[in-house]
Amino acid sequence: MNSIALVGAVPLLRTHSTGNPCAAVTTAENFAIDCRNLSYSVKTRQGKLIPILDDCSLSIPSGQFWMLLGPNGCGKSTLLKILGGLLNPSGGFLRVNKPRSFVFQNPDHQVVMPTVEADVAFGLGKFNLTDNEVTSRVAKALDSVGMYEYLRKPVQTLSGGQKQRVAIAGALAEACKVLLLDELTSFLDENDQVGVIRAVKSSLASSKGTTALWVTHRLEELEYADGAIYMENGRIVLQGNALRITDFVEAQQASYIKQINS
Ligand SMILES: Nc1ncnc2c1ncn2[C@@H]1O[C@H](COP(=O)(O)OP(=O)(O)OP(=O)(O)O)[C@@H](O)[C@H]1O
Repeated sequence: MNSIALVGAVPLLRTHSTGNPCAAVTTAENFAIDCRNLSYSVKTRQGKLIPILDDCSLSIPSGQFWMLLGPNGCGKSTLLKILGGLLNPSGGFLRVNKPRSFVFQNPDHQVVMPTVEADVAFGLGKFNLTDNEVTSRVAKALDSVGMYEYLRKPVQTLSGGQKQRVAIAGALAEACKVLLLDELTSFLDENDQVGVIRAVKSSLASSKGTTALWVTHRLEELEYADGAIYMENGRIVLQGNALRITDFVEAQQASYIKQINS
């Protein structure tokens, strides 16, 4: 049975590098995402436990844009799904601000209504809002991702990056506190890639403390991040300063290329 155990009070923790020279010390309550010693295993038909995540601890301050990187199969999507509540951890402590929203790699799985406006409004049905409130939330969310002028456009006329931005607007319209984004730019060209990253950044800037965690394979995207996490083999190897992680991954790639060439 899956269980989430509390592993004790989290002491005062120093913030990770944020690019903000004023950032000093952050209490555990200021973290939008805070987990300690998370593990996740799956059971084979023969009853054998296969560990996927092991002893993962991470803390992401509220209002920041963080990236999660690592080689194929290291556990990034599994960790993101646990943070999004789509999977239960096998053990460890987990706290994620709510509501939280998950945006998937393929926007065609998420952007399903005929027009942009209808799609962003789709998730608001559960909130018992007036028509005016829905209109205002949709407009604000689309504006924050730079898509307001597309309000009345049919979704099938949008590019991949524009659909991603509509999917993000849908999450923002629901006033999510944590946005979990899984490899959104994998199939996008460079223009759309930067457009989607900028849309996330500007939506965080215009929100009240929304936090985003962005899974990517693209090292060059780290320049937009307030902080980053690097995983290998189901474990978190490094977290904090995005520049430090860029250096670490570049050094690893250089050593790999050297090995191949030797
Ligand atoms: N339900 C499952 N049963 C068996 N193995 C699983 C299951 N879910 C994940 N895995 C394995 O766990 C590992 C981590 O998978 P995950 O999709 O989280 O990695 P990832 O870092 O997101 O990979 P990628 O970069 O390729 O998307 C992989 O080896 C995967 O095959």
